Amino acid sequence: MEGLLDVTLRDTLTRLDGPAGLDRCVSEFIRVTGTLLPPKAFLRIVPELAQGSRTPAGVTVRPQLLGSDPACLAENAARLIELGAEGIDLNFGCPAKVVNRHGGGAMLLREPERLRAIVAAVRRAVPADRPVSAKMRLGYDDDRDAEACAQALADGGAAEIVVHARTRAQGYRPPAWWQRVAEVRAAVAVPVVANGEIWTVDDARRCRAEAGGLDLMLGRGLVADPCLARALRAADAGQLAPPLGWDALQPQIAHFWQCVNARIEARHRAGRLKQWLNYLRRVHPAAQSLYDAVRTLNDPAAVAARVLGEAAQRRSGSGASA
Ligand SMILES: Cc1cc2nc3c(=O)[nH]c(=O)nc-3n(C[C@H](O)[C@H](O)[C@H](O)COP(=O)(O)O)c2cc1C
Repeated sequence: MEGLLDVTLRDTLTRLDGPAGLDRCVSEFIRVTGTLLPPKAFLRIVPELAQGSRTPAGVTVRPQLLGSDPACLAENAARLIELGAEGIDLNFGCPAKVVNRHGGGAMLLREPERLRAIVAAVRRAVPADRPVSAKMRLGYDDDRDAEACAQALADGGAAEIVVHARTRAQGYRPPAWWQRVAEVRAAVAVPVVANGEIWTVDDARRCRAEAGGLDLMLGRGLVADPCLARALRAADAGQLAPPLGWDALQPQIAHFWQCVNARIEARHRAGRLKQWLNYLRRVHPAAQSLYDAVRTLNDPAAVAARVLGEAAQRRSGSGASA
């Protein structure tokens, strides 16, 4: 997720359960506009390419390309494969104005024929044993052509289609229209993964019932509740995963802060932590006080003192558990 779930948070979130928790991550989009990107541009966004395309905990990371020119996307996909990508994901869901103005992301849902051409070109450029997958929304202004878009992606050679169950016009506003995913699923022969508004085990249960399939992609829900995948796995096995309290999350937060310090420019570090805490406080009331404590801080050293202080306090058992 561009600007949110990057290498630092991928590393942190996948550390909880490794491949037993999450099957795969998709990178934030890599925008391609008319040039063949140098290896360092790919490695900056997906450093995992240099480590067998896996996070340190062993979860596969598939790079995602965004663009509108079939030949250029194909050329960049081929380079990603040379760099070690295990597959290629294509973004047809981004709602950002700057992206859509240049004909990329969700804008392409207005042109199913181009969707087909893009996937086909990328499919041809990538060895047969490396999957090409696609992510779409239900449409641009409305969801009339959702099935036609999915069919175009499947005809082009997509091995799997993730459907974010909203149109571009619906942005990120609840609800997500999971039952439309079932209709899209019925229109294609390839696996379809449901995505959108899965924040809890109960959401996942309802999504699966409405979307008519088991496979789910988690977005903001996993950022807010790093334990969500574990809880889903447990529920699938008929068990109840004990919720991970705020104290137990402290090593993850400390690890995230360490990754942020290693990879992110000093002036953006505090913002990255605040951004994650802003999600965590939806699920963990105790995250609110740490969020409040760092909200006005921008100096990484001052933030570090609060984060590490919180972890130490929790370790010594003097903080209230959430
Ligand atoms: C900040 C942000 C950045 C995102 N970046 C991407 C992206 O780079 N590629 C992508 O396919 N989807 C991206 N998305 C969409 C999410 O992957 C997901 O489809 C959407 O948030 C709905 O799922 P959720 O309700 O589980 O979050 C982004 C969403 C957000 C909120």
